[in-house]
Amino acid sequence: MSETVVVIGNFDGVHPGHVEVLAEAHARRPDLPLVVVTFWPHPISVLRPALGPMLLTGLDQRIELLQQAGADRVEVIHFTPEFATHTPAEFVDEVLLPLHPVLIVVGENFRFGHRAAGNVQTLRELGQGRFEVEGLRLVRFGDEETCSTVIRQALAEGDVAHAAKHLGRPFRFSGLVAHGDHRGRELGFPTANLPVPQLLACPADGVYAGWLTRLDGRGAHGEPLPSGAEPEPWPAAVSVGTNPTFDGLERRVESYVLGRTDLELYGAPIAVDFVDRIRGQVRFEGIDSLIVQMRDDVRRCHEILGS
Ligand SMILES: Cc1cc2nc3c(=O)[nH]c(=O)nc-3n(C[C@H](O)[C@H](O)[C@H](O)COP(=O)(O)O)c2cc1C
Ligand SMILES: Nc1ncnc2c1ncn2[C@@H]1O[C@H](COP(=O)(O)OP(=O)(O)O)[C@@H](O)[C@H]1O
Repeated sequence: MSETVVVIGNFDGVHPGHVEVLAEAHARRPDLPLVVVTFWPHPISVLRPALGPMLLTGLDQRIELLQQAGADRVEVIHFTPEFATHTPAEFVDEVLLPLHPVLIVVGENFRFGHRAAGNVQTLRELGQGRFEVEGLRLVRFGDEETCSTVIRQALAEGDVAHAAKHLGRPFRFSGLVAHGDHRGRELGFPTANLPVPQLLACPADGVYAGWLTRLDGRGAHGEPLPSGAEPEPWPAAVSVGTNPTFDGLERRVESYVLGRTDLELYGAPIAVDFVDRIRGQVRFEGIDSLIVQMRDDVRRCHEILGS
């Protein structure tokens, strides 16, 4: 088997710090295939389920983003309580050496092995005579180090603009459009509804400006796009919450594409990119006041999105 350059991490969100690790590995050894070692499910959600983080990306999205960032191969380690008992030396012998790494690049805060006993120095020692190790300084945005936790916190506060700064792109929430209560159309604002899976991060309840993109290569009415055509993002007003005005129970991401009532999106895979927060959810006394507020939300979305 041929030699490789390897990077290791959870890479949740594939933020600029993660991208930097892949870029450095490729820059150091452009001649070698770049292999990403990543873990699924998230180790904390396996070891301490109560503390398990809300993930910024599902596994498919993580792999796709890693490939876009230059990965030639993504090795997904199925993380179990048994796997967690590997000592640092066992991890090196059983997981890393079979990949034939000549260089391993990680962030300087990298920890590995049973009870996170190993760090960059441990890896370097275990690699002596076998592979080189480089620990990179963490990427910063302003006075804050970029890490998945900071981005999760920003989303939990509804501060999607701050999350986007650390992510280097708007936070993206995707899924298949589901049926709702079929009320949107009557209100004059049909919304494409996405369910919120339990383990995926989602911005706090509220109303946001964003962009909706169809991911199935089809247009407004489900017609195939001409081959090679890029899907067009549509400007949208996005409501995250349970529809308190109607005593709803289920939390959803609902997007109204501005100025359109003709879209046919049921069952389609879509992505919602969150740009900025407009306000929190309100329990209105009646439908008329909700509609007045939604008209104003739409006006603000046009302003924010420049659409
Ligand atoms: C821009 C926008 C703002 C919204 N704001 C609120 C709100 O403040 N309170 C609320 O109860 N529902 C709000 N909603 C959600 C509507 O109640 C929901 O879209 C409507 O009931 C239609 O639901 P349906 O898609 O299940 O038919 C908002 C929806 C949009 C698109
Ligand atoms: N501007 C639009 N934005 C979002 N969805 C739209 C739009 N125009 C039409 N639709 C379609 O209408 C459906 C939403 O209608 P709505 O009455 O809100 O029903 P539901 O409660 O099932 O979401 C969407 O799933 C989509 O297929």
